[in-house]
Amino acid sequence: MPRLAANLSFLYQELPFEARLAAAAQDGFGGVEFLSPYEWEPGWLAEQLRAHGLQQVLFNAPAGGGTLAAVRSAWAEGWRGTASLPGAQRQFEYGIELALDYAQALGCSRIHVMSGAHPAQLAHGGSLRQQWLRRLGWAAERAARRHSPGAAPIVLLIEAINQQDMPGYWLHTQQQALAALQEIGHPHLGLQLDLYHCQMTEGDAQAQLLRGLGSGLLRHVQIAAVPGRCEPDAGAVDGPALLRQLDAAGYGGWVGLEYRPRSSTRAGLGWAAPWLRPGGSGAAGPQP
Ligand SMILES: O=C(O)C(=O)[C@@H](O)CO
Ligand SMILES: [Mg+2]
Repeated sequence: MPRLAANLSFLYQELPFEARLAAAAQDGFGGVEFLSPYEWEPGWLAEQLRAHGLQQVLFNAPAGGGTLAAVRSAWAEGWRGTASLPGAQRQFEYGIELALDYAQALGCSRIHVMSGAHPAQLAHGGSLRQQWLRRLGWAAERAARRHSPGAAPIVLLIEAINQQDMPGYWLHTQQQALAALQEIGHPHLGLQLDLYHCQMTEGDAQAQLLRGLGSGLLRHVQIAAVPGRCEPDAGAVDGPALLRQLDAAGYGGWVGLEYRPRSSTRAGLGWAAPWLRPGGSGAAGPQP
């Protein structure tokens, strides 16, 4: 049965950050994900997660930067990852090591590594692809070296993002993602399938989900409606049907709710009720 994670960069925006963790636990989520943990000290975050019985299931490697201060301002400055950006080797390496530090401190085994956005004229360069693959391979090796006995292996994930929402974003199709993962062939790399982006770019999220499951590379799923990126209870992305499909396929991993609620987060959770813990209060215990 898939497990639902609240994406705190999208859900509970009506609350300050600390209160989002409490609300997610109360609403029956066992896990949370969010874009950037780097605004907070890892020890403080780990304590908050523990206090609310929540598992950190995913966060992003820095969108840009090269120092902690630069990492913290990178998203607002327009950075969208560095993995394929020319001239960003230093920022990429710094970001991966920082993300691995946070993953170890938070007991989190999935990190989304964004590829970067390019001006249109660069978007199809073969040398960019080679650079992207080389950097992903290097990062996977760094993740492998951080393995500690008893902890789940840290896996670096790549996700196709639609270019309407993120113009020039390098990785925008499932085909690109799967081909890269198969070519590098590293156990510390995997697929993050965001059914919203997938439906926006390629259509037929259900078929793409089957393809992702069949690839053996699927490590995380995210979901939102098309159109609107709100609760997937109407429109082309049928949330309950897709969760049932994951269940039927034996997927026991996490599905991040990465959408903007139409009104309050809690009022919009009805569609997900069968997959949330009745009565809430957080996860039963850590799971990989
Ligand atoms: O936007 C998404 O979709 C994500 O998963 C983020 O990690 C990046 O914006
Ligand atoms: Mg996503």
